[in-house]
Amino acid sequence: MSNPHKILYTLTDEAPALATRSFLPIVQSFTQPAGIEVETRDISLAARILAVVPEYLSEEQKISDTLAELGAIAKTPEANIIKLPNISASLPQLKAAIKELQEQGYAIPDYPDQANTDEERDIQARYDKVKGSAVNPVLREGNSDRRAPKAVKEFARKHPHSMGAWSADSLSHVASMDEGDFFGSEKSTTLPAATTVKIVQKLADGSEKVWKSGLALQEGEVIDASFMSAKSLEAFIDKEIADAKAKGVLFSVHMKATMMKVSDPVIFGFFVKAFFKPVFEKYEEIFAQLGISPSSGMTPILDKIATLPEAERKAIEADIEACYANGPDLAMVNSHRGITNLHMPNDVIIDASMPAMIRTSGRMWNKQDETQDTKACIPDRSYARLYEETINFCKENGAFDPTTMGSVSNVGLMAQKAEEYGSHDKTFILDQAGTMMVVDADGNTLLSHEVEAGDIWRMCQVKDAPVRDWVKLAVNRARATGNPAVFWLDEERAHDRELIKKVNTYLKDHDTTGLELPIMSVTEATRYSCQRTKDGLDTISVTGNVLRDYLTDLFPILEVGTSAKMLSIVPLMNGGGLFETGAGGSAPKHVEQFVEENHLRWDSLGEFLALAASLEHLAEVGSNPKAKVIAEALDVANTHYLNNNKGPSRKVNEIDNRGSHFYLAQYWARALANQDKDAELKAIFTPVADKLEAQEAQIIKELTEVQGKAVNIAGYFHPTEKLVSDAMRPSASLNAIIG
Ligand SMILES: NC(=O)C1=CN([C@@H]2O[C@H](COP(=O)(O)OP(=O)(O)OC[C@H]3O[C@@H](n4cnc5c(N)ncnc54)[C@H](OP(=O)(O)O)[C@@H]3O)[C@@H](O)[C@H]2O)C=CC1
Ligand SMILES: O=C(O)CCC(=O)C(=O)O
Ligand SMILES: [Mg+2]
Repeated sequence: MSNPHKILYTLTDEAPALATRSFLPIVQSFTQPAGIEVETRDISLAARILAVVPEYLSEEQKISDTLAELGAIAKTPEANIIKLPNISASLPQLKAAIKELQEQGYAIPDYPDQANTDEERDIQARYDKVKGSAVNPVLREGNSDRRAPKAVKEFARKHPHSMGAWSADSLSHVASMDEGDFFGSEKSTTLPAATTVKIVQKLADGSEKVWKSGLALQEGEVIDASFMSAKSLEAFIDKEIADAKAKGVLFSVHMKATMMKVSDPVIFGFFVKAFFKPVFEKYEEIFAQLGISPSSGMTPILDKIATLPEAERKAIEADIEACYANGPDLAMVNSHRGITNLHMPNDVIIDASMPAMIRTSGRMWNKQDETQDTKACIPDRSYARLYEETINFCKENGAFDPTTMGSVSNVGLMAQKAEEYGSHDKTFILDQAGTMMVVDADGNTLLSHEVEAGDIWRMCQVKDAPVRDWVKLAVNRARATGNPAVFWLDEERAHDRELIKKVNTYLKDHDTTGLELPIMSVTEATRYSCQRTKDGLDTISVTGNVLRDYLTDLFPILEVGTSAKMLSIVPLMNGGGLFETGAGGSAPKHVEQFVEENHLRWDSLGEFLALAASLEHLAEVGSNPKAKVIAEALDVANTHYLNNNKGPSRKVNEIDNRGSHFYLAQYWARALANQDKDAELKAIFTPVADKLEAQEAQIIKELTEVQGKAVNIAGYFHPTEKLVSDAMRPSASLNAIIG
């Protein structure tokens, strides 16, 4: 791709993908007069699955690996990519998507639970590449700048979302381990020169097991290794289960099993196994025969049990019921359907689940469909303290007030698979005790740990160039806003100590006079940011990759009700731009509602903001003045959209996502008609604006009268294009104007 007037627009999954079918035709028609090409790239879970098993497909079914192509483009200066949220599939989701494709006539293989042959191992490895967070790390060739735009903040002040009250006697709390976690075992070093390392384990018999070799590292790269002790984790979970029962609070666990696709499903599995311990002990043999693993949660376990003869099935189910009766009450994901916190690892994703809990007075839902104080287990101390301290702050100060609170924006170290989020290929579930070592090309041991069977060991990396770029971005944001930019780095953590050295060095490359750039631990930084936010002041958080993820849901959800309204820019390190749409996910609940009642409550504001930023970037890089005018008009339209409160309603028979796109188009056209910088655009868009205004009542009628009944799109992961497109564009009047 060398056309600087091209935008690559990703097609993803679930609610955002539905919304795209309605919004993209508007985008294409509004940008075309500026010579901008908007091309789509399908990176949906279904497309990514099909791309890895081409030999099972007919010629017509074959598709290319668009994600790899986009990843390569992200490294070029011309890159201008709009990235919508996509499914980061847990194993049960991956299997469900494979099943759906098979039912649609794609003769692809099942995911092999137990890979015994070379062929099965090959298929498993290919599918595993699609599993978990497989898209974002490929495209994120830059660090991230996420913030709530001023208009969004003002909207929230005028139309505050609900906030549950907090009281000092709330029993809700975060529980994490005292020892034996990643935090406790972390070791880190900065490489003085480039080298190639291997990861080996010295075993009791003196032999060496090679876990990975040939890993090339750069000069200045920070590497760290740590492990989670299986014994310590088990002891921790048992203690917390008993404590939740004694205190009468709901028991919950919050992990990132999607993003941390190797470690976190296993940790989640420890919880499932501990809660249902008698069942796993009693039926060990049957479960082994059924290929049951606790890591995918109770839903797939129950599905497998359902295949047993009735008497056997009933006996197991009764024992499961006994575990529920004897244990503490579990936090529910869906109390109507009996779905608990332990059913699916992708149902409780920490970055979204903890803010939702904090916003709901620190409570989660119990089986009576009421909210109740909750114990939130977050085993590793590294990041649990963010939530612990926020909860402490709310207990002391009451809930935040969206009408007066300030804002916490984020500059996140993310480029080139930074830190934990790039560790999957270096995370190992150890089958034997021994000494895990990272050994360089000269045979020097850089990092080592004594481990036991069952422990989870991992190595993380962060390269020097991304760290430099991150420090620069932080200084730029501090300068642009005048706000303090806090580096969330903890002297107590080995990795952070290495980063602190780098930060202190690279800050000297910049003029920092008059800027406030403190370095604080997670607890201190949380307290400092909460206090300033409460006082109505704005603060920049400058964080590593995990805290970037967590903070850009936490504060947006408290401040503006959702992270969907965030501006989320990734200035790519080679000069291109990646524009993410909001900071949150793909809202599976919204698809359920859409299919049941043809109402899509997804708010595309994040996409509108991303598009404006993308057009501005394009205007600058491609010296395209028309694009600049179109971008400025979109900014105006976005402000009108917020001021006039035209976001989708949550309720059927009211304006939904499609109606919100109509209003955006109307305001965008009017802004182009009103401007005087470009006469040609004015001439083109004046009649468009006139028609969109004149036909408003008719269009809204056409968009709402289809609602209230089920809609068939023939697939969840891979719906039929024509059906989705028709369902998302039901207004003939609007289509005629846009067309
Ligand atoms: N960038 C990416 O690609 C990301 C992808 N994901 C993926 O998304 C999926 C779901 O993740 P989950 O953690 O459950 O979080 P989601 O953000 O998808 O859902 C949480 C809730 O947030 C609200 N919400 C989110 N976005 C919008 C929006 N645009 N408009 C209105 N409401 C919105 C909805 O709540 P309500 O309707 O109650 O208001 C929604 O149910 C997973 O597969 C995950 O891997 C997650 C994060 C980022
Ligand atoms: O890639 C993912 O799975 C989630 C990404 C995410 O949550 C984020 O970037 O905030
Ligand atoms: Mg996130």
